Amino acid sequence: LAASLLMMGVVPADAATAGKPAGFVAVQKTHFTRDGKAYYIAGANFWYGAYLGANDKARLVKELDTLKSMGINNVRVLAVSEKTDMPSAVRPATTSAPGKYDERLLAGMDVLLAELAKRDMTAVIYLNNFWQWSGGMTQYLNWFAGTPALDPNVTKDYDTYMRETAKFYRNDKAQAEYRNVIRTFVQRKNTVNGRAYASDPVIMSWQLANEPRPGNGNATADEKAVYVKWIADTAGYIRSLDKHHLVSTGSEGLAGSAQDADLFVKAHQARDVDYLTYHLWPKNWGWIDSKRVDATWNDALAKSSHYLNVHIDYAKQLGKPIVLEEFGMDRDGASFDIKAPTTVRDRFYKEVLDVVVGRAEKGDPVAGFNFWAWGGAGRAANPDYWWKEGNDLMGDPPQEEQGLYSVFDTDKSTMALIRQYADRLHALERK
Ligand SMILES: O=C1NC[C@H](CO)[C@@H](O)[C@@H]1O
Repeated sequence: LAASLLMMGVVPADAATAGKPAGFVAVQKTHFTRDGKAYYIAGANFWYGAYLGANDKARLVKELDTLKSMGINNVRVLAVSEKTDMPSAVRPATTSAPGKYDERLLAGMDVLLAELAKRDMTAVIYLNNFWQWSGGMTQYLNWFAGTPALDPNVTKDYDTYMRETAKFYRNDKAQAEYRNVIRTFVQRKNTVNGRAYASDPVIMSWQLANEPRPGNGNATADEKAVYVKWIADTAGYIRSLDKHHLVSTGSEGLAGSAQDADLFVKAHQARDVDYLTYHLWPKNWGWIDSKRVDATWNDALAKSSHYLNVHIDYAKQLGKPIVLEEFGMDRDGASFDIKAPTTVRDRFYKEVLDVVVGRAEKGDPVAGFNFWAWGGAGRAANPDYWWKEGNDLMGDPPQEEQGLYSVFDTDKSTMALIRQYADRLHALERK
């Protein structure tokens, strides 16, 4: 009966949503609700949204209008960047040194949130980054442990990078500064519309970090235990400052949990983690060869389908919703050129969204998706497709070629596809 009620968008209220201020996204057992109605995420990754808020409001307005026209109701954005020597990080950074935050860039988030409010859109805001493209945890360790911030784009040694970066979780001084940043955001007052962030329903979820991992693929039991404790403690800290907004981890799922299902489940059992997240990257994970699609497609799709379904089953097991908050595929022939076709990408998006939206329609604990990533009007500036300070920002952060995964405003077939699936999810919400 509950599932059929839900299908009609009728969500019986219960303690979980009682006392939620108007407009806030709540978790009702295995689904999101908003003002008593079922709520689904048809979202975009838009990591640079606050940067546009600070530096290019005209483009921000245009991008949000285009996304809205595609049925997008949620954006996943980076909160802060840390100044670093690592070459493949975004510049300028919000944080120039511990405790030194650029108010002009912080105000970019104010502009973004105010514009989202006008369009009835919500935001997932991640407060740190396991990867180097915004400085992130590695830069915190450079500040507080004095260890070198080694850009894996330069060293090509991701295993060492991941093992060293995970030391962030056990560095007390780094954690203290990270909590300063959390407090700076959670207790901020929007300078554009005067709203206190903690009372702003546009914020759907505070997210601990982008893709936090326990270490590398050989993470030890001790590293895993430190990771699980960091998630629980940090989620609890955010909840102590802000009892109404949702909290999420930013996890990729098994790929970001050393392929350890128990670790992924344990990390998301934490009382103050409200929903599960996972990401799907067949090219990054070596499942598909973009230059040999015919030979590798079937295996990549089988692995992707399994990955999609097994994580929805973990959500069922935990009794919490799950969001596929990143997935992507490059352009045909692994081209970065905006003129290259996107037939493989479109085929992949369709396969992924058929699973995700299909299971949402069956009443499974699927709360929605965010594709990676909206490039919109951004354009690559250099013949080698690498980003340089002052160039357009787009869906691909500086550590990747500008055009790798970005969906541009000229990619009409992909935009139409996203719209179709967004409409199917919104149909599940009772108007
Ligand atoms: O969070 C992320 N996940 C995958 C993206 C594409 O490789 C990457 O740019 C980003 O660091």
